[in-house]
Amino acid sequence: MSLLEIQNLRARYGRVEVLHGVDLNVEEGSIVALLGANGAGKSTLLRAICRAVDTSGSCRFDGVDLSGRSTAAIAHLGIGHVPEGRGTFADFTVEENLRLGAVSRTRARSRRETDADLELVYETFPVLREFRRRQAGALSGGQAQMLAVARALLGRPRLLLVDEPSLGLAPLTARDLFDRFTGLRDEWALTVLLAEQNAKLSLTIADRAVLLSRGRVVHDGPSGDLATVDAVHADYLGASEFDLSHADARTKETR
Ligand SMILES: Nc1ncnc2c1ncn2[C@@H]1O[C@H](COP(=O)(O)OP(=O)(O)OP(=O)(O)O)[C@@H](O)[C@H]1O
Repeated sequence: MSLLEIQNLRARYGRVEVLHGVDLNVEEGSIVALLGANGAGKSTLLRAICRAVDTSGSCRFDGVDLSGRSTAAIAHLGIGHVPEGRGTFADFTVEENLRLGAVSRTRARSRRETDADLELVYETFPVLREFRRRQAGALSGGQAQMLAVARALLGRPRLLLVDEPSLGLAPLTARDLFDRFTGLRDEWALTVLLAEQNAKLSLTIADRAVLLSRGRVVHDGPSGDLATVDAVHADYLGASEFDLSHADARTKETR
């Protein structure tokens, strides 16, 4: 049984359906990259899993049906969501933001356990310890993204949904952040579903890649497959986001 099992998932904003029957399984302990161009439906899929958008279809987490559950209840089941734009509180300090993350933890923990998790987070992201009394709004883009991920970790999720973590980050900062995900997966016993436009970066850490286009899954397989897959995927992703030099060459030959 997969940790997350999605079947025929549909999502809409008002009358407009933007996910048209998505099927997706996420195995426990894996990092899955959810790729696609602007507007493909990546953020909506993460919101649909959390029931933060009008949704139909089947979504099971560790065998538990998520339909009819509130977003807060889903967080308590062990699904952490790091939304695009980060969702931290700019006027609160770094440590206040982190402690707020513990509110959604999967089971009640003592203050001592929260303090131990906080210590673990500070070991993973030393810069957050350094700036723990600084307002979150004063952090740099990379530091703010680390805070958003760290805050979700305080909820002790089993599944972490991360939306576009590279957005607005300098290439080296994004690389540094992505390099941490593998360690996080192992140290925090996490499963990660990572929605990203930056396919190249995502594929360096993902076990599997799922490609969305206009609300539909158009590819699902080991991440290594996408390095050699048909040139059409470069079109789905946008050439600048996905440097498929071989595929590009093939496309040019056939034009
Ligand atoms: N709050 C909203 N109200 C109405 N339509 C929305 C809303 N959010 C997203 N959409 C539409 O839903 C579709 C999917 O958007 P979504 O944000 O899920 O795509 P995405 O793949 O995450 O794109 P991006 O990488 O640009 O964030 C788009 O057509 C978008 O315009």
